[in-house]
Amino acid sequence: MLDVKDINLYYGAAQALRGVSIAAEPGKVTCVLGRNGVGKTSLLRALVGQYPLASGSITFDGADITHLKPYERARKGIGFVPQGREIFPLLTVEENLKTGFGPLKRADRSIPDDVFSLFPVLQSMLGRRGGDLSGGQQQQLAIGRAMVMRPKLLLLDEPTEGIQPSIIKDIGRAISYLRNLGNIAIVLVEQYLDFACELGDNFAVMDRGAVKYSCTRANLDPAEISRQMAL
Ligand SMILES: Nc1ncnc2c1ncn2[C@@H]1O[C@H](COP(=O)(O)OP(=O)(O)OP(=O)(O)O)[C@@H](O)[C@H]1O
Repeated sequence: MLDVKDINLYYGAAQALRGVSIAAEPGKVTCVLGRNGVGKTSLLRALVGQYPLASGSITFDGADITHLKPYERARKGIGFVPQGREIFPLLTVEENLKTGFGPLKRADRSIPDDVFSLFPVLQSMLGRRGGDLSGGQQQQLAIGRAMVMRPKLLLLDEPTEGIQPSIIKDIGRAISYLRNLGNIAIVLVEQYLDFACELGDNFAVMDRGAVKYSCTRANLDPAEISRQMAL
């Protein structure tokens, strides 16, 4: 469903992605791991179309989307929960959720009930401004907003970063729930290894812009992943 082949991305003269290939399938979580600055965020931003590739290809749902604009990819069902959440601080929680309507047809513009069953706090704070929420609540809002557009592919950039343990549990439950629906492919960028190991079906460790180690859940060895991340 998502097939990324040999992509290269540059910021000016600096190469951020070097021949990266990864795949994602519905009902599965693909984890991308690695230290700060190895290119994980660049990979997700390349997938949503925020940066053009120098070479390589991205196929999604049977179509070549390598040269599509970000809004065209969103319409095809690519949802993104960015690092730092990027919620709108002056809009209410409800208005933030409704920004997820953008790629949807008018008839489909409703907030799905499971957003509130997974994150009840959002229901109780619908009228509050996004900027008044705690970091953990903002993260839940960012995931809820991505769910509103009914993604077929959900990209999450370090959703546990700076979040308290009880909310990390809620976020883990939400990701499991979305995986178990069976029709959403999930790419999870993480540095929190235990969290990734609990949720992941496939794993890729990046270093200096390249995937240098990968494995599946069947041959997962967390100690080896940890060693690869530390090298
Ligand atoms: N807009 C940009 N312009 C120039 N260089 C950039 C830009 N964004 C990222 N970089 C550089 O590209 C490299 C990869 O950064 P990237 O943010 O993709 O890594 P990361 O693995 O996501 O790290 P982090 O965990 O800190 O988010 C880094 O050296 C970074 O400094």
